Amino acid sequence: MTDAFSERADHYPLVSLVRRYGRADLALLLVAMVSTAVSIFLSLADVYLIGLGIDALFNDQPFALPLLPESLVPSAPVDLLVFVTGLIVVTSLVTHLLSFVGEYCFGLYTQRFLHELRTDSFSRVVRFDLSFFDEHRTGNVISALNDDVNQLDTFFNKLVEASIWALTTLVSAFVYMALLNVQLALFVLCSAPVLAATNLWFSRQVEPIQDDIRSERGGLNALLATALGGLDVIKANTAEDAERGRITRSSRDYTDARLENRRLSIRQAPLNRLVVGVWLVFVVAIGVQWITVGPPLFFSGTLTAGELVPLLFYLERMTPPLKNLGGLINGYKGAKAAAKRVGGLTARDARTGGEDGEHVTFDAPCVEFDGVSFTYPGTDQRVLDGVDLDVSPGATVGIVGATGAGKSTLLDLLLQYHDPDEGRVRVGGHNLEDVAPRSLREQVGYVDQDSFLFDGTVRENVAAGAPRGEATDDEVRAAAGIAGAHEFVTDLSAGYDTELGERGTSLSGGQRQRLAIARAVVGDPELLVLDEATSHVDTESERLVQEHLADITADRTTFVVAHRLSTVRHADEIVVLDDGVVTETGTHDELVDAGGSYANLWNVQVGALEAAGD
Ligand SMILES: Nc1ncnc2c1ncn2[C@@H]1O[C@H](COP(=O)(O)OP(=O)(O)OP(=O)(O)O)[C@@H](O)[C@H]1O
Repeated sequence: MTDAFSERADHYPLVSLVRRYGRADLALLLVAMVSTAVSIFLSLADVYLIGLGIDALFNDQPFALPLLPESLVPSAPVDLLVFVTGLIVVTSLVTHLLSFVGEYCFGLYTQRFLHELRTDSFSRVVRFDLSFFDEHRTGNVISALNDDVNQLDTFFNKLVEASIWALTTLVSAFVYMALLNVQLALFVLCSAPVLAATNLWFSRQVEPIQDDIRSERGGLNALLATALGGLDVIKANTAEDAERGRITRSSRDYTDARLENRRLSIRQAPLNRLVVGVWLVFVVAIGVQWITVGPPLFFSGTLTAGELVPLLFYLERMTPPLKNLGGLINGYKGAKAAAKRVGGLTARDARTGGEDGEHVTFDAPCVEFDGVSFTYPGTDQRVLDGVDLDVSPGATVGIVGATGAGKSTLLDLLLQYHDPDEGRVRVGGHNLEDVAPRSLREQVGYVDQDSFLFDGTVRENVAAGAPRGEATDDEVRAAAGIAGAHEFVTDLSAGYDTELGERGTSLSGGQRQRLAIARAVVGDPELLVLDEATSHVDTESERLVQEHLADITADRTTFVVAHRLSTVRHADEIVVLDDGVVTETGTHDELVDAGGSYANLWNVQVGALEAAGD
């Protein structure tokens, strides 16, 4: 098991995600960025305007603004005051308007981008080969699809805007300072290399920690999902303390990673503040000396109070963005780690379960296993070893064998969940390696061992087995009738509209199994695969299902895996698997007469039934 998806991500995961999911709305993002930047630039104009006004009124300086024709500037002091006030009001109104536009466009862009990302990543993940889930914990995948996508939500909704605010404030403050006094502005710029070096150091330190945080969080979520999914088993085994211990350890690892990140941030923040503080003291000292005594070393020309005061104000305005720089870098690295996981996950090849390959149509197909061997990835035990099977069109074949013999794995290869390591599986004469898995599965009815049900109504659960999940009410009822489910469904509070809740936990094991059978047959499949489909129903219900199944299996090829041999007694052929090897094949009567392991097992089960009857 591994918790990393990020090994497939590229170097610029955020850019890649934007390119993939946010390209169509890039104009919106651009409008958002430009509006925000201009609104921040204008929001800083008031002090500059006041400074110009003071110098024009009291120091006989001209009131000159870039792009403003001189003829528009009034010369009378009162008119100039009204003019400056008017300018401040107008810039303030434009600032608010642009800020509104920016926020709205950011929100719209983010929600569209995330919607695309969520739906596409889910549709990719459901097409993954099942072996992916053997190697990765489901809870960790959920964490990537949920937590990591939410992290990106925060990034686009808050962090991008905050970064533009920080960058624009710094650049705007510098521009206003340069307009006031170029020499002092350049002196302030000399602090940039020191700030860049400290922040670069921080950025390098924080990246691996953010990767750890996301991976630890995924691991913790995986444990929580497993524990909550098996709560009944935990309680029955009084394993609460053991589970709590596992979750406590995982939570501690997550906490440690977060604390390490916090420690680093706390150490980094004062560095920026110190650099800004030192420069502020220098600028005040130089400015005061310049105004009172004359220009100090390296400086020349004049400096007025109307220039120095706004300049100090702008220097002060640089402090909050610089103070927040650490937080922004931290947030960016967090989003990058999240983008690596989501991007790595969605970059995977989703071939199996997809459309690639030949699209074929079957009609009660023959099925051949030709020297098939298989070992699960990451293990060295051969689960199937040279399996040969030849199932005639429309036949029903029973697969029996001890637990762990490889029965379900045989069905998994038939459903193209895995490809054989050696040999071939052919359905209707087509080698499955060349067939599009979707095309095969559309013609298969399948009942799994756990009778998995979706969170939805009875009707939705049954209809899910039909092509594109569409089945009429009559088809749903007919399928429920075949599976022996119609009667209990009509007794439910809302009949076929009853909500089943998560995994159908409101139903008994036998009821769930009957609904799963109804789902398998509703689409009138050509190939029926039943993995322990009647293990949870009582003997009487099993007999009823058997009677109905005898009808529907008549004109389709059927694979039935069963521990209870009575389930497969009437099959056209029974295959006995032992440790991944086919040891016996034949009809029930032939195998009983042969006196092999099937006959022994049959005698034990019949004996047990007779004993139960006595
Ligand atoms: N995803 C997997 N990864 C690794 N090994 C697996 C996996 N699934 C099954 N196995 C192993 O493959 C072997 C065969 O398992 P399989 O489920 O096919 O047996 P089975 O005959 O269906 O058993 P049962 O009757 O208990 O359902 C077992 O040893 C099992 O541990």
